[in-house]
Amino acid sequence: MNLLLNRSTLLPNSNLQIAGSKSISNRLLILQQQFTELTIQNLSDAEDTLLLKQALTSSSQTIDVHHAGTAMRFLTAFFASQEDREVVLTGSNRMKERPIGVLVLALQELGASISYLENEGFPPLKIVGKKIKKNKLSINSGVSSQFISALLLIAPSLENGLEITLSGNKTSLPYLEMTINLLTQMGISVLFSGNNILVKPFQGEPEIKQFKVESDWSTASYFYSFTALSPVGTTLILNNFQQDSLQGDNITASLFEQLGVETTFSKGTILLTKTRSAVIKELILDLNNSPDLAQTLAVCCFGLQIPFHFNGLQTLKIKETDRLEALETELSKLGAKVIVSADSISMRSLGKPLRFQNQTPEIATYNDHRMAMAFSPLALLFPIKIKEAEVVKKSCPLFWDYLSKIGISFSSY
Ligand SMILES: O=C(O)C1=C[C@@H](OP(=O)(O)O)[C@@H](O)[C@H](O)C1
Ligand SMILES: C=C(OP(=O)(O)O)C(=O)O
Repeated sequence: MNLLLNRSTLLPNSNLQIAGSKSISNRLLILQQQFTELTIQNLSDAEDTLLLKQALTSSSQTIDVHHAGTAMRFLTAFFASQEDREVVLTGSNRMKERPIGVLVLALQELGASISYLENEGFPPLKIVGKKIKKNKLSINSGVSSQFISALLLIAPSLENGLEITLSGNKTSLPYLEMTINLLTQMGISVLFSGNNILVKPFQGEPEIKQFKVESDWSTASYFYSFTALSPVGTTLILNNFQQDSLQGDNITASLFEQLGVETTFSKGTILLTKTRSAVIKELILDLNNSPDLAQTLAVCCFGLQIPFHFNGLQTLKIKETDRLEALETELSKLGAKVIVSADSISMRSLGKPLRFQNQTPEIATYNDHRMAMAFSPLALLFPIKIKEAEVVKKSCPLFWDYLSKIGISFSSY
């Protein structure tokens, strides 16, 4: 499905309820395997979450998680620790290019039985579940925080708990903190200090039996971008967000202040208001803690004609696509001069968005939901075509419905 987004204006008083956080939901689904009495409200409707849920209830010998990276990583640790279970864990062609060796090595250090079926260090994996007794490992924390979260989520079920030593830089740290926070809320003892994490084994009932998942901040970021690209005075309300969030991507609220959007938190809703034109001359950010916001911010800065330099983005190369390369290619189509390195992206020389009034650029999405969602706010400036727009289902299947609700008109072509 390719979509042509017409040049549109946000409807006044738009109000949306975005679904639950994908990251929190995925963690809770794994925890629910240990705490069967746990009920989850406002679970994410992301395809990735659905795939994880299906995998956890499937008795099939082959589990295919398609593009769902978090599911792949969490299930690797989960199945490795399930006695009497043998599975082949596989995914899409892209998944077979996303490294998992660091996690596999750590699990092997604990005595797990995992082997590679195609390329060393990459899915698909053959996993023969075992009772894990060893409890010490060290792991490189610079490749993906998902590896560490995967280990932490099984740690309370291991008879001797787990002692993890992190080596190297820490990437995507708020996701690790989210995992630890959820474990702690369940009543599990976790000590995180410096480079060491200690999780005690846990049996019995969780301290929380009902969990309501807050809505997804990474998805909210696209609506911040819509607001930032609208005239001063535009407002948009998003429901089920708190100031105090488990999601590191709640930094969206303060980052967008620099782009002219103020956030008012009130009783579980956020009011986004475009209060002024962005005043900054250049946006310079280290996004190591919130890599999923890079595309939103890059495209929004392009729309606002603000040069930017974002670093700390080495993980973007191994996500759904090489996101640095994809941004470079697609922003260049719009006339921007973009420079990428192994861990950064900058735009110094600007294309002129308005020159597209007489032509319609077509954005390729590379099987990456965030490419489709990040470029869509440009429809406030000029018509834009989004190829394979169904990719949004990976994290936000209702994204296009949300856009209709806020006044963006589009048709398929
Ligand atoms: O744990 C999680 O839920 C996630 C961690 C991050 O990945 P990395 O740690 O690989 O950067 C993030 O990009 C991803 O969308 C979700
Ligand atoms: C990177 C992402 O997801 P995953 O790694 O779980 O595929 C994402 O949602 O942006």
